[in-house]
Amino acid sequence: MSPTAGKPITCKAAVAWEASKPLSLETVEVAPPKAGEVRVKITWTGLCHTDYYTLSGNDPEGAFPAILGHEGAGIVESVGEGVTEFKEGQSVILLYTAECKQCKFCKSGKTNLCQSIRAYTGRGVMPDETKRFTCKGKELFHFMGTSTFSQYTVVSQYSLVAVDDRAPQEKTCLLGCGITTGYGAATKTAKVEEGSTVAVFGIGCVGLAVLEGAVHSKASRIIAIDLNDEKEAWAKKFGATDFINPSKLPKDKKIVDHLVELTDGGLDYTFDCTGNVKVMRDALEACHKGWGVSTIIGVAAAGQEISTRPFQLVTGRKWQGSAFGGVKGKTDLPGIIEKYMNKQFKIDEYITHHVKLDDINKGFDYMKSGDCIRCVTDMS
Ligand SMILES: NC(=O)C1=CN([C@@H]2O[C@H](COP(=O)(O)OP(=O)(O)OC[C@H]3O[C@@H](n4cnc5c(N)ncnc54)[C@H](OP(=O)(O)O)[C@@H]3O)[C@@H](O)[C@H]2O)C=CC1
Ligand SMILES: N[C@@H](CCC(=O)N[C@@H](CSC=O)C(=O)NCC(=O)O)C(=O)O
Ligand SMILES: [Zn+2]
Ligand SMILES: [Zn+2]
Repeated sequence: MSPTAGKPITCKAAVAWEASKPLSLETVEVAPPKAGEVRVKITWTGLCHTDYYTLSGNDPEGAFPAILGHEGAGIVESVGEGVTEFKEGQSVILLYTAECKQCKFCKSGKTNLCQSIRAYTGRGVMPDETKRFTCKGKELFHFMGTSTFSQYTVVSQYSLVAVDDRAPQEKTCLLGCGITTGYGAATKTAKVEEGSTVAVFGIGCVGLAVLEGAVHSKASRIIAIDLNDEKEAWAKKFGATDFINPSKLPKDKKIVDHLVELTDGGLDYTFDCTGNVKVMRDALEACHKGWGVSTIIGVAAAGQEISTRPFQLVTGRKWQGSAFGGVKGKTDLPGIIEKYMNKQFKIDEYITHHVKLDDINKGFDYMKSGDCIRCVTDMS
């Protein structure tokens, strides 16, 4: 048994004391896991645009002070009463989309949106309504049920999956969000078919992973769209057949019209990976009449709304969304790791930057710069 089991652990964490302020490196106390919970030593965490979104204060669920972070991998340190699925020393990936396998949603076969603990994770508390983090005498909120910006975190047993311990956590942490989300959105949510045409708006980590999914699905034409010309090389490396920078089109040419012309009436599948509601509209309207399907992945700030003429839907285009790529973490992630280990799935290629936990704010700066796909943080 771990010498720390049952005791509080003092460790380092990046604390978000308030919105729009840099994270603060602090010593925090992490309480032992209660019944149904697991305490995890986080080894690596990715920085996702959604962490930045919540830190910026635009997330209606953002509660401060908190420990953010949701793209993490680590090792089980100890388990709470009644936990039989996990044991100390196991290599795990944290799941911001939980999987309990028992709730109505998990059993429906129609969605990955397990609701067993969603109400709690949205409010930044554990399922008994309390918190496990304390700093300077104050309790800190949890985030997305994961809080990976701490050297130790406590999560529900539904919010993690055990994976092959030979897989490098420096890489597999990214399966906790961005890569899985994009890949799953193409392969599981949209179910892109062989020979179909695809357009992806926003070529960050999520957009590149949609490209990877479209390539695996054998799409015939894959059009990448981004305002940053530097993304052309990235998109082509991930299998895009075409790249368009909408800001470089002639003044009288709209991106929707250009795409519809290029593809004989529009695309079979489009994806928004920007979080911009105007782009979401373009993505829908660039779909082929009668059957085109547009999938929203990007997260838009509180107060933002999407709009289009209902005629767009009446005439057969479909608008849908995807969370965590429709992927069920416990059921599906071990298989994705196996593909990665067999070199049939990219992860390493997305990593452009590394930082140590002490430099996590520098990681956020990298994330906001145009040349960062994913920055991974060494939590040691
Ligand atoms: N639904 C889900 O489960 C998940 C959703 N997300 C969300 O997905 C989105 C993408 O995440 P991520 O890949 O990490 O973010 P990134 O910021 O890395 O990627 C977004 C890309 O979109 C580009 N972009 C911005 N505006 C436009 C525009 N008007 N037209 C074309 N391209 C544009 C950006 O360009 P530039 O570099 O110039 O800014 C950037 O390359 C975010 O909103 C994130 O919150 C993330 C994970 C899971
Ligand atoms: N709290 C946010 C929620 C934004 C959102 O849609 N989150 C995505 C994951 S983004 C990961 O990087 C998601 O999975 N949503 C489904 C869910 O159950 O939250 C807001 O309210 O804007
Ligand atoms: Zn994310
Ligand atoms: Zn469930």
